[in-house]
Amino acid sequence: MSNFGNQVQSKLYQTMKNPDPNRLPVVYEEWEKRAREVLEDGPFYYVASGSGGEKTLKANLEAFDHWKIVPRILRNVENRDLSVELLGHSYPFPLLHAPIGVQSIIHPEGELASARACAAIGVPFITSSASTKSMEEIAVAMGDAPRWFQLYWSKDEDIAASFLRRAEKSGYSAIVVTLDTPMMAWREFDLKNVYLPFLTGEGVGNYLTDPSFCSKLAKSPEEDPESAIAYWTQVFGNASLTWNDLAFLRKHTKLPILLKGVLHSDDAKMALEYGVDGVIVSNHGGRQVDGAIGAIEALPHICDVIQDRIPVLMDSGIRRGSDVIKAMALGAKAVLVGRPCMYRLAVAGEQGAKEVLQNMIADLDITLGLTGERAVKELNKSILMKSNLLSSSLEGIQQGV
Ligand SMILES: Cc1cc2nc3c(=O)[nH]c(=O)nc-3n(C[C@H](O)[C@H](O)[C@H](O)COP(=O)(O)O)c2cc1C
Ligand SMILES: O=C(O)C(=O)c1ccccc1
Repeated sequence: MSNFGNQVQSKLYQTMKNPDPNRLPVVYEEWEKRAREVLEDGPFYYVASGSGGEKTLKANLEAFDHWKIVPRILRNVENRDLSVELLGHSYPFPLLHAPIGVQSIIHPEGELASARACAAIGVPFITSSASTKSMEEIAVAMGDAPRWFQLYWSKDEDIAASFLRRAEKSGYSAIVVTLDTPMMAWREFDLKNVYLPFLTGEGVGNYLTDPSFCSKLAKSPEEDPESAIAYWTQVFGNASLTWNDLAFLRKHTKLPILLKGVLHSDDAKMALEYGVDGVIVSNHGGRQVDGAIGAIEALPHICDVIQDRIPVLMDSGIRRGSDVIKAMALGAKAVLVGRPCMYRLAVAGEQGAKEVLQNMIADLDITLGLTGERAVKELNKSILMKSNLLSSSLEGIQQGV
C-alpha cells in the first residue's frame, strides 16, 4: 500500500521552483516529437510506423477511447496497492517492458539502458531474441532484477533449444513465445526508407553469440559477418509451426511459457487445451496484420474464454495510466509497455527510460485512486462503460473542427 503517484507528482511540481533547462518532457506526445528530432528517418519510422496503411496502429489507440471509466466516490483511496501476482511471483506494479529488438538503432546502449532502468524501478524487462546485446549481457546489467525472455522460434531447432537453455541459465523466469511474426509484415515506411537494421548487424546479438548458430557457419561471424547475417535471414523465423510443436518448447524448458500475439478466441481455447501458462493479447503494436482488431477490443473476448485459468496480459496501445486501468478492468493481469519506452530511450537513454516507467506508474496510481479503487488486482468491468463517443472526435469539437 502506498501513494507512489502523489510522491512523484509533488517532486515534479517542486522542480518548478528551480526550472531546469534540460528538464525532460512529461507529455507523451512531446517525447514522440523529441524522438523524431533526434532519430534519422530509418530508425524513427522503424519504431513508430505500423504495417500497411497503419489501420491497426491507429485502431489500437482508438479502441481504448471506446471504453470510458465511470469513477466512484467516497471509498477511502488514501493508500493504494499496485502489486500483482503472476506465475508464482509477486511484482510491485502491473507493468512489464515489452520485448523490443534492435534497440541499438535508438540509443548506443540499447537494451542495456532499458534493462537497467527496469531494474531500478522494479519492472520486469522482457529481453527480445532480436536484441543487439546478448541475453547474458542484459542479465548481468540487471543483477537479481526480474526478467523474462522472448523467443523468436528459429527454423533451426538447435538454435531455438539453445536460446531456451541460455535464458534459463542466465536467470530469466518466463518464456514469451511471439507467434504473430513468422515473417516480417509489409512495412511501407521501412521499404520506402530502404531500412532493415539486421542487414547492418543490429539486433543479431543473441545469434552471433550462440554456439549452435555459430557451429553452422563456415567461418566465425568476426571473420565473415556477411555470411553470418545471410544465415540469420534464413533461420530467423519459422512459418511452418503448428500447435503440436509446442511440445518441443516444453521438452526444452521448465520455465513457464506464454504465447504472445493471441487475438482470436479460438486460439485462446487452443492455448488452454495445449496447457500453456499464459497468453499475451497483442497485435504487435500494429506492426504485423494491418487491419487486425485493436488489442483492447480483443481482450474481453479472450478473457471470456480463459476464465482466469491462466494469466492474460496485453499490449498494443498502452500510453498512459488510464489505459492500464481499462486493460486491467477488462481482465488483463498486467500490461506491456512498448513504444513509449523507445521514444524516451532515444531522447534520454537510461534516465529517459526510467522516467517513462516512473511517470506511467505515478499516473496509474493517481488515476486508480481517482477512479475510487484501491488495488489494481481488484479492478473489474463495473468501472467501465462502452461509449461510441471517441475522444478524438471530442478533440475535434473542442478545437472547433
Ligand atoms: C521497434 C519495435 C521492435 C519490436 N520488437 C519486438 C520483438 O523483438 N519481439 C516481440 O515479441 N515484439 C516486438 N515488438 C512488439 C512489442 O513487443 C509490442 O507488442 C508493441 O510494441 C506494442 O505496441 P505499442 O508499443 O504501440 O504499445 C516490437 C515493437 C517495436 C515498436
Ligand atoms: O520489428 C518488430 O516488430 C519485430 O518484432 C522484430 C522482428 C525481428 C527482429 C527485430 C524486431
